[in-house]
Amino acid sequence: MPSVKFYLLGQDPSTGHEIEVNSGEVSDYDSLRLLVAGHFAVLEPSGIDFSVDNNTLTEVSEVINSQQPVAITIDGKQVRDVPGPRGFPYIGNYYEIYPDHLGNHQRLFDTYGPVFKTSNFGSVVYQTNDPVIANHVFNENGFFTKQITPEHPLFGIMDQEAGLFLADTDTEAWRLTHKFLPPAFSPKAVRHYSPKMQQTVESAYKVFDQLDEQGDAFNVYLYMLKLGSQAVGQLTLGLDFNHFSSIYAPLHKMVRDIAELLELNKKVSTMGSWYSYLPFGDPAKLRHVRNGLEQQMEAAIAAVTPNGVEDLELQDAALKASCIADYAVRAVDNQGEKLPARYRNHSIMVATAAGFTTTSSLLSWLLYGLTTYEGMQERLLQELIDNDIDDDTVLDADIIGKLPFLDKYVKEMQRKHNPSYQPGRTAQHDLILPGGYKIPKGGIVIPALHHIHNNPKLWDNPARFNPDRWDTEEVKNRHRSTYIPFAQGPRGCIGFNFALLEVKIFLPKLVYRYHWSKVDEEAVEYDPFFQLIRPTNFMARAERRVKWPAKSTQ
Ligand code: HEM
Repeated sequence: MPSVKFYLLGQDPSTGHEIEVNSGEVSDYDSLRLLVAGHFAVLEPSGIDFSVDNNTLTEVSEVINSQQPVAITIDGKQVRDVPGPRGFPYIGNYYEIYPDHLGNHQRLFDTYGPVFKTSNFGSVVYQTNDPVIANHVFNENGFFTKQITPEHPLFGIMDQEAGLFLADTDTEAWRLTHKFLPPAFSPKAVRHYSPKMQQTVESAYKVFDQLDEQGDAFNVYLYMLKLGSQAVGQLTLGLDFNHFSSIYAPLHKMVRDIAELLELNKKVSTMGSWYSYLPFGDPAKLRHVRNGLEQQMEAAIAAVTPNGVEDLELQDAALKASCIADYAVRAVDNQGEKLPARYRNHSIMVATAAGFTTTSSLLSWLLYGLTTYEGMQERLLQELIDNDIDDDTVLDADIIGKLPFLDKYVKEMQRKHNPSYQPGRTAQHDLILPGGYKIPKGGIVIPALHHIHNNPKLWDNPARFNPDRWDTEEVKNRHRSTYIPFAQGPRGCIGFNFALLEVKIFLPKLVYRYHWSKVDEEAVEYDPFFQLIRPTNFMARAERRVKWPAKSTQ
């Protein structure tokens, strides 16, 4: 069998591989690419070309008969290290990135192209705004996996017992939680929570009405944190956090602690992994807050009022449970097994945290959009009027499905202001990304969601907030990873059906009842030291509507 020496152009030919080329298996150029890709861990075989002395070899026979080592190029380029700013000794690129990490990462994409590398106090990560690379990174297919090493942005709050979110993929905890919890978040299961969602937003009217009567503006994020957590507390634990008993009702301790945990983790993780081991300061506080939360969660789950007593098969339990904790206590798989209690408590805590921090940020941005992007509030309201929706309408998934503008508005908001931005995955081998970038084994690659969603190569005039772009063929035929607000693949968001139903119930209710306006000229800023993108200083008024537009006449 003939064998050919291949090497990566840009690397020393002595680092190449002698590969046997079996003519039975290698019938054409593409199968040759596939064979070679396997040996060099090239993620996208279609990008491979072969050359000798700068002459491209276009036939398999030319490659097989080459007397000299054959060079491999990727997408027409030689293989190379990922570029990035040089940085300062010890602190690396910290001051080139923070506090405005979104703006500075954009600058680095503009300077270095679709993949760049940064180092913060010794923690190296690779960022990409390329959807083709993101797609590979999210696939748990042997090249990348979620593995929370010291360099991973979630290292400070890693929790292997949680299985979900804060844990590695290759664990028993992940396999079991991923078998048990997703059925409770299926579209059908989530629909049975829509009456509770509506009750939750209606329970907030009293407070917004009073603020209006007093003529008061308020910090929108603070109230959306109350609203979002009230909804998720009901979903996961059946708990009433009592956030709308009055204007001044405090945040429930669990909510405060979770918010603090995320803030501390962002602070700790931006300083590099060494910092997280310190026995004092923020790292010690982080451990303390986390232990307290575990205890609160155990008590809350023990106190759940079950909706019946019998054990149920997963799908059935998902439809009958009063909340996720009730579900997780009673659901049995087809071998009669349940989710072990140690994984159950931790995973429910994580789902609670993941659920409300994200939705409260998104709700805030959705309200921000009403006051900032011209015509949006009017178009949303008109769509409600035209569909005979008013204060008394009981909203459910069917009614919401008939509101295309609402859908486009939410999509456009998640494109431009998505709360999540840095899901990281870990390379399992030394590998070559499309474009010829070398990633070492253990390298953390972050598909930068904000920068993919705002990449001018993928989106026409991305800075423009334009819900109508979702009707264009260009957007409809986009690459599947061009829009990934919930990440994708086996470690993507399990709560997205719940999140979308919730915001699509809350927003119409809040728009029908109130007119929203921003009260000052101050530019709204995001909080750079939080795990999610949330507006910190958006002050608004919600004024009770006294008249509504007439139905459109078409
Ligand atoms: C606007 C709302 C939301 C956004 C933008 C969002 C986004 C995301 C993203 C990007 C991930 C991947 C994280 C990573 O790879 O590091 C994720 C995972 C996850 N999300 Fe969401 N999420 C939202 C709402 C929710 C809700 C409402 C819940 C549950 C109540 C939830 C539960 C989870 C869980 C448990 C995971 C981890 C899945 C796993 O590890 O396999 N999310 N979410």
